[in-house]
Amino acid sequence: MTRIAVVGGGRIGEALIAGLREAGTPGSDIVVIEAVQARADELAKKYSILPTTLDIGCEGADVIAIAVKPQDVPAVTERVGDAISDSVHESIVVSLAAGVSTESLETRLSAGSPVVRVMPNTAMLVGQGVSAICKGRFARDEHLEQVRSIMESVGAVVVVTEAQMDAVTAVSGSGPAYFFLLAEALIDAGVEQGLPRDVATTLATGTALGAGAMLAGGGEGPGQLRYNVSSPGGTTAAAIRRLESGGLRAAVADAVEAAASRSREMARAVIEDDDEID
Ligand SMILES: NC(=O)C1=CN([C@@H]2O[C@H](COP(=O)(O)OP(=O)(O)OC[C@H]3O[C@@H](n4cnc5c(N)ncnc54)[C@H](O)[C@@H]3O)[C@@H](O)[C@H]2O)C=CC1
Ligand SMILES: O=C(O)[C@@H]1CCC=N1
Repeated sequence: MTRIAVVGGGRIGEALIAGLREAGTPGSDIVVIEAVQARADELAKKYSILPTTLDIGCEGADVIAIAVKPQDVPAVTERVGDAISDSVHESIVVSLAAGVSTESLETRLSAGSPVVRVMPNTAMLVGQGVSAICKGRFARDEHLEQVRSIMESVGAVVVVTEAQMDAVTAVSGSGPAYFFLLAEALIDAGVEQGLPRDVATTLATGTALGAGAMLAGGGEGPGQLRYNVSSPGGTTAAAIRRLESGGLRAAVADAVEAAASRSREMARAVIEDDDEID
């Protein structure tokens, strides 16, 4: 039994809670600490979990998962640090925030506190998330493994170095939004071609699901899978040529670069705030 306290019941906090509940974690093992009372009540009812205060929620928690906005993480971490500083029970402090380093968390906790950084994505909600995890200076392998096992219950997990976290955030943290944008565009294009919107939505959604399953099947890579759809002189080749001449690859590379760069910028903003406090 692992007791998990989720601090911040927004979109990612809810995705984690929903995924854990779906995977069979008992509601009695999860507490939520959420600043907006109505939201806390909503989550409590929906997932049969207990809403509580930070001090009470952190008491005896094996894992404290911080899922507030990056700019709120420093203040929340300090409060978590105060709440667990005298505890004999060891808690792993996990941050799910973009652009907040393990070092910045560690400086706000008692010396030697184990910290693990996670970059999840919202597909945790349906148990299909993908998370990258890395440990801080004081976390041991067993801490990383404990967090890995929690995150594996809501999707796939890879272990990365902290230096890779900005790229991870840009690829899989933000990634679902890129696919949703493509789905929107495909649906709109289908409607433009005369399909009713509900039919275009069913087709685009089913296509995304099928393509995802084929990719995840692992037999053939994305290039080969695409060649398999592209009959010589056929419709797919005509469409792909337009996507390539429209700059799809370059746009994706630019987008991922912009997201990674924004993640680094957010990390610098936290460091500058730290310098101001010092
Ligand atoms: N939304 C996403 O797809 C992803 C988000 N993340 C990270 O997850 C974190 C949360 O993002 P979202 O869920 O999208 O934001 P959100 O704004 O939906 O949720 C944040 C929640 O924290 C609550 N909150 C704020 N201060 C609090 C406090 N002191 N105590 C308790 N609750 C407090 C807010 O009321 C809100 O419900 C961010 O750091 C983000 O970088 C990471 C990967 C993906
Ligand atoms: O947009 C963001 O900043 C968060 C982090 C990754 C996905 N959403």
